[in-house]
Amino acid sequence: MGTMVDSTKDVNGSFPGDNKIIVVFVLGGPGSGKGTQCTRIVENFGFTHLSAGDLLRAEIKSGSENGTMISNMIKEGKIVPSEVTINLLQKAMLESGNDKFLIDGFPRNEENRAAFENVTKIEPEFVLFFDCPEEEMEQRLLSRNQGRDDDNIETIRKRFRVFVESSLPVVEYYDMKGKVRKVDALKPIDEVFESVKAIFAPFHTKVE
Ligand SMILES: Nc1ncnc2c1ncn2[C@@H]1O[C@H](COP(=O)(O)OP(=O)(O)O)[C@@H](O)[C@H]1O
Ligand SMILES: Nc1ccn([C@@H]2O[C@H](COP(=O)(O)OP(=O)(O)O)[C@@H](O)[C@H]2O)c(=O)n1
Ligand SMILES: [Mg+2]
Repeated sequence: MGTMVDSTKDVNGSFPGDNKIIVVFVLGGPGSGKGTQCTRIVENFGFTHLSAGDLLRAEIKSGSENGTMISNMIKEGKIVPSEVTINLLQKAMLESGNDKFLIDGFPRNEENRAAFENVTKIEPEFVLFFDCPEEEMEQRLLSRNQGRDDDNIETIRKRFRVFVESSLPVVEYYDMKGKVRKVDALKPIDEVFESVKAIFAPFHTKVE
């Protein structure tokens, strides 16, 4: 396991209260368009995009001692233990030097959510939720062509099941707190981004 970040400090290395870290959780089913929209948000609103899935895949490639375990879990559509994913997220947050983050594909279950809150003491500003029918997500994943081990029909079905059983309850938890901003993700990419832009308008800091 990698070294833990000093827990007396914020993830950005400063002591709590120094400056505020803004975190937006980006959630939605597999293939709902989280990564695609995050790229657009980064270009327009100055956030750093951290995809939990991308960080886990990079960890496998790096030859880490956890690589085989992570790889097996991704192939089965299962959720990797929070400790591993949170360590990767914290490291990436520190290294970015930024204070505004889109955390994409996390938290994916109750364990992810509670552990992140306990370890970082960060509450998300809001949760951006991409709402998309399963049939559409399935079509998108089958034509994604990124050479991913988990974009095959068998694993896709398992991921949909995990999404409904473990991830949607997290969205409901934040909905109860009035923190969910739901977007219709069935529309074309540009139209989805119009809805996203309206939600991020208060964060517009980049001068064109
Ligand atoms: N609104 C959309 N309409 C049609 N295809 C989309 C849309 N958004 C994303 N895609 C495509 O669907 C696939 C999955 O998108 P991605 O952003 O990787 O989703 P996620 O990160 O939620 O799994 C990609 O091939 C992407 O180009
Ligand atoms: N918080 C997370 C995020 C992803 N993952 C793993 O990584 C896989 C791919 O996640 P991803 O976010 O890249 O997938 P998409 O929703 O983008 O298709 C998941 O199916 C899980 O196996 C995880 O274990 N924990
Ligand atoms: Mg993604």
